[in-house]
Amino acid sequence: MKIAIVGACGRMGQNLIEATLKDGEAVLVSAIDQEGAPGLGRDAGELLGLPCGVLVTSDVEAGIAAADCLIDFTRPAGTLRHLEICRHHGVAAVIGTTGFDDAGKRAIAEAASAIPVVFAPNMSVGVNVVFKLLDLATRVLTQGYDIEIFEAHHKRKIDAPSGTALRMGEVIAQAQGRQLADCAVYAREGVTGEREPGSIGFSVVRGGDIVGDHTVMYCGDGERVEITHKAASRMPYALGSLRAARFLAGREKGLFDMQDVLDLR
Ligand SMILES: NC(=O)C1=CN([C@@H]2O[C@H](COP(=O)(O)OP(=O)(O)OC[C@H]3O[C@@H](n4cnc5c(N)ncnc54)[C@H](O)[C@@H]3O)[C@@H](O)[C@H]2O)C=CC1
Ligand SMILES: O=C(O)C1=N[C@H](C(=O)O)C[C@H](O)C1
Repeated sequence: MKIAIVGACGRMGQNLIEATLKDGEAVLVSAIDQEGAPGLGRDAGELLGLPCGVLVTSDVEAGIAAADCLIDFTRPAGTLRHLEICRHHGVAAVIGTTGFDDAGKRAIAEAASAIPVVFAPNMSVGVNVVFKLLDLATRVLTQGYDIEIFEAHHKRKIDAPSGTALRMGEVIAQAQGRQLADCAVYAREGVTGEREPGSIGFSVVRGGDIVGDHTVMYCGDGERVEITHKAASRMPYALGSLRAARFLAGREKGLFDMQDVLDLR
């Protein structure tokens, strides 16, 4: 399985390169980043102490064309452009980038009508199991429980709430037969009044090098249930991405997420 990684110089890119170079099956054929990225022209494994002969390039077209599957952890505008190139060359795509607007999500679904795509806000096995736990907990704890979602990430994260927190909100709203847009509360300040019954509140921390914490609280009268996931490293995201790439091998087209990859539907 020939893998191209875009965002190669980034936090996830470096973890993906390490995971791919240590994988017995996947072969790193391209490491791509944008003009001005610090590692351009250098060996993709150099900083990891794993020199591999693949140089980091900004030639996205050639980098993608050489691969069976692109793994993209960049920014929404870049990902959408890369997806068009994948489509042109018939290359599968694993998309970890978060922060898409509705038009961006529609563009991904449209691309997936021609190529196979895994698009998921969190590639870790643990978080995907938490999504299932939330579905169960919400079905049992809806009456009389106020639901709040908390997330904390490093100071360089640019989107909020995290894609994972938003997906948690969607899972919860769906389990209640509602749309998240109809019940989400993203900010509270000043004299807010009492809590809106049935709302799903979000709170966000940004600081230091926090890899990614997520907690959902079900706050009842006399008891509180908290379901928490904490990432201590980015490697679970990278290993999940490679698992997703393997899942796509041999598929012609279609939009999938990690629930499909992990057979959790
Ligand atoms: N789905 C998941 O499991 C996870 C998703 N993420 C998401 O992945 C994305 C990247 O996160 P990090 O690696 O922490 O960010 P980062 O800022 O460390 O790295 C992003 C890299 O992408 C490159 N880049 C940006 N735009 C580009 C473009 N148009 N073409 C080529 N390269 C481009 C940057 O130069 C940088 O090297 C974020 O949206 C984040 O939320 C992060 C961790 C896990
Ligand atoms: O930017 C990050 O770091 C992360 N982003 C993803 C998200 O927005 O949910 C996944 C993980 O929490 C780390």
